[in-house]
Amino acid sequence: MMVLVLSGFDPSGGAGMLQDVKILSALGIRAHGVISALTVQNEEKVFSVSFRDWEEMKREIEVLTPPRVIKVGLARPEVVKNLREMFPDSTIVWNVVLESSSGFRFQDLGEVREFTSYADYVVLNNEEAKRVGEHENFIVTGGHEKDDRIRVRYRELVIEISRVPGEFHGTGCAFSSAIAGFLALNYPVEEAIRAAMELLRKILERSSSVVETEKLLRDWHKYDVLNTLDEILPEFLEIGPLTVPEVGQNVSYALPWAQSEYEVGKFPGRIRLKEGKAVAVSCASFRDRSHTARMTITMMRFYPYMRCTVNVRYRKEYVERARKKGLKVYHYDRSKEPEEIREKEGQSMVWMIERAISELKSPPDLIYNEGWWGKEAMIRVFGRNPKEVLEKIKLMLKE
Ligand SMILES: Cc1ncc(COP(=O)(O)OP(=O)(O)O)c(N)n1
Ligand SMILES: Cc1nc(C(=O)O)sc1CCOP(=O)(O)O
Repeated sequence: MMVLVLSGFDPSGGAGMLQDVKILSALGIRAHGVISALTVQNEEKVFSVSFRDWEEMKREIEVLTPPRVIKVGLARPEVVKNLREMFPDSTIVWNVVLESSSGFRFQDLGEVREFTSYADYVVLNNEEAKRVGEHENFIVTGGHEKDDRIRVRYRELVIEISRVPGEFHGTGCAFSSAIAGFLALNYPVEEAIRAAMELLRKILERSSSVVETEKLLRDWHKYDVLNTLDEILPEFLEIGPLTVPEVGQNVSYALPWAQSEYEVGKFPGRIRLKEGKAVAVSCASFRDRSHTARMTITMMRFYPYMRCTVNVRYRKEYVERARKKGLKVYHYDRSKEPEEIREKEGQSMVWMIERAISELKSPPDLIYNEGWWGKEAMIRVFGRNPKEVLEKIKLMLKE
């Protein structure tokens, strides 16, 4: 699936081509991109614009696959007419950008008015629509009104959704690319508008002053973490009778940017032994705090790629085999734990990891301790991901 995009280059990534590509990627659509203008701007202000020459752009377009859907952003208005002559049957969505949200004047009103009929859909805000003069192919957004509803209208259709508070650089650009994307997915235009509004809401809920589509894209990792844990669970259950300790076992696998226990996937309720069989109380989830999650985010403070921790019951022979097979083992002496650490809930795990790293000067494969005042002896195994940790555990189990 592809959409041809002709839009300006906004080095801040909030609008223009960089934003168009992110939006279309969020829909799994490849963008063929031809830059139509270069700008000097940042998230707050536009300083200058220089439009590219059509003949140059045409040479780039001619060698590409003819597009079914075209999105036009910041470009000389006659570009829309030129595209119509090149692709009479393509659907053209034109995001008119008269002025930037910071007030920089991009395009001449009269020129825009002359070329709107060459596009199938023209996306612009209320103020722009009034100045250009209404046309039946206009998709008019609610502009920068202060009320708490966003209103989009197209012919007789009016769709209203609650507004995400704030002004976001790149909203119009992102919205029009989303419409183009849904049209490429064969949505009728009314449904494409509705879906684009919902997608923008989801993105703006994750954004601050710029449309941060990258935050929506990175959320794919949440699916990947939970899917990875659920997929590998049967292998941990299979060896569970040899590895699950009294307190239960957990497999914690963190998101790449995790700094909180709630950004670490785990099995709430843990893996437990029931009549000699290992069972998981629940599916993988980000909810709940967790010892293994806390160990993981502590380890990631020093080695961000070490995203997985599993606790295993202590057996002397497990530790000996680990050492013999070349794993890096750290013995945690709980008796050396300072009183103030012992007294603070959840701090032991942190202190233990910090000690291990400061002594080993590299990530440990295992940290273990024998039993201590009501604390079960324990082995913790660390790695990049659950598969790697499972392999280390299997090394310990094997004679
Ligand atoms: C290259 C480029 N294209 C479009 C814009 C307009 O962005 P913005 O000013 O944030 O307006 P909306 O996209 O929110 O309508 C730009 N600044 N640069
Ligand atoms: C209770 C407990 N202590 C551990 C230690 O390593 O000392 S591991 C553990 C059980 C697993 O913990 P969770 O489900 O909270 O991650």
